[in-house]
Amino acid sequence: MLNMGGPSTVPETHDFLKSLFLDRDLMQLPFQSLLAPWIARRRSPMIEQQYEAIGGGSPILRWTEHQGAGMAALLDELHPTTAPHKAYIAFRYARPLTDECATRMRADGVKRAVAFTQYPQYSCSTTGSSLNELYRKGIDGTLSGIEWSVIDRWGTHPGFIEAVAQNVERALQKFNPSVRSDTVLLFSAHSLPMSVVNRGDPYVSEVAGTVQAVMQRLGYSNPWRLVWQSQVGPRPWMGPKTDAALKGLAKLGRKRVVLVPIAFTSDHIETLFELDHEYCAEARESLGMEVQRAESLNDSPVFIRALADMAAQHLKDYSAGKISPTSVQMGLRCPGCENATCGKQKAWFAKGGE
Ligand SMILES: C=CC1=C(C)c2cc3[nH]c(cc4nc(cc5[nH]c(cc1n2)c(C)c5CCC(=O)O)C(CCC(=O)O)=C4C)c(C)c3C=C
Ligand SMILES: [Fe+2]
Ligand SMILES: [Fe+2]
Repeated sequence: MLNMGGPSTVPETHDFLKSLFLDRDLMQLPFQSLLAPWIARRRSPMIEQQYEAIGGGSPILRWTEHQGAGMAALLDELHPTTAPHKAYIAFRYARPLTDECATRMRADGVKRAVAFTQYPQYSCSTTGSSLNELYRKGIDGTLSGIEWSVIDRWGTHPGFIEAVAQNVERALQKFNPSVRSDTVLLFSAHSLPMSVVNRGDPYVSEVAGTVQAVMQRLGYSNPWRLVWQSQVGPRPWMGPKTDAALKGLAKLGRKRVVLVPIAFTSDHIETLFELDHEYCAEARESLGMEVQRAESLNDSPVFIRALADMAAQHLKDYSAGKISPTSVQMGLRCPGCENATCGKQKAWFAKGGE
């Protein structure tokens, strides 16, 4: 299970930020090996406060362990020919990192594995970065001797869409029935620098695909928009910004909103701090809005079942020789991609990791 991870405790925040700013698949900085530790040191106090405010750390490890254990148990029933199944976690910037994951897989003598991204929509900055790291560990011998295949994106999987739609419906239930259908659904995703969008990164259009699928499942019951949050630094990012959209809607007299996190499968500072502590609080207190946030997927049994269904279908099709180790779409690099590792990584996984 590939994801970025987060600091489980506040003191781990600095190392998390340092790994993130050092990741050249995520961002390219001048003199990165010097600048990244400097930015991490400067940024740590503010981000530490945010993790403090959400209960002393990121819950992503706890939720991913829960989701993984649930998925593996279901998978033994759904696809017994490849049982027993076990979920391993490889985070990109926090423990357990890929090295630790490799140690556990080696100790268990794993010979066959599925690199299952936990980002629903593909971005070179997220899933791409995790796959590049796995590729590096594959070729340097840390993770050798394993036959790999990849589940690289699943932003319109019906089970995932159903799980999100149910959480939206639960949030809508909190509004008075007389105003419910006028309530605006504001789908909010982590933004992407325009330089990444413009090199052809598929994330923005895949997030839009998820939103369309959720709206279709809801029968287009409410007006909606897709907005973008968590921009960092001075360069242009994909918009409109979530907080600006809330202010704009308030000005237009649309004061009832459900905020729906759509690009991450568990809670993190961006839902618990940015959406709840900052935007919802300001919208309620300063803008006079009635705002609810749809729950993150966290322990949703519908979502855990969806993960198991995706993995079972993948293993079934792979065993039957119907699919290759990687999807057709994963084979295409961004038209503007200048990262040579992306090309090598795709070729390596396309041959099952050899
Ligand atoms: C799936 C969504 C995400 C995309 C796409 C993404 C791209 C991206 N992010 C940065 C810079 C930062 N992101 C940071 C934190 C962070 N990012 C995501 C998700 C995506 N990022 C999440 C869920 C989190 C928070 C983790 C948590 O536990 O809460 C940070 C660190 C926080 C901060 O300093 O503000 C940075 C920096 C870039 C540059 C980028 C695309 C190129
Ligand atoms: Fe990010
Ligand atoms: Fe790329």
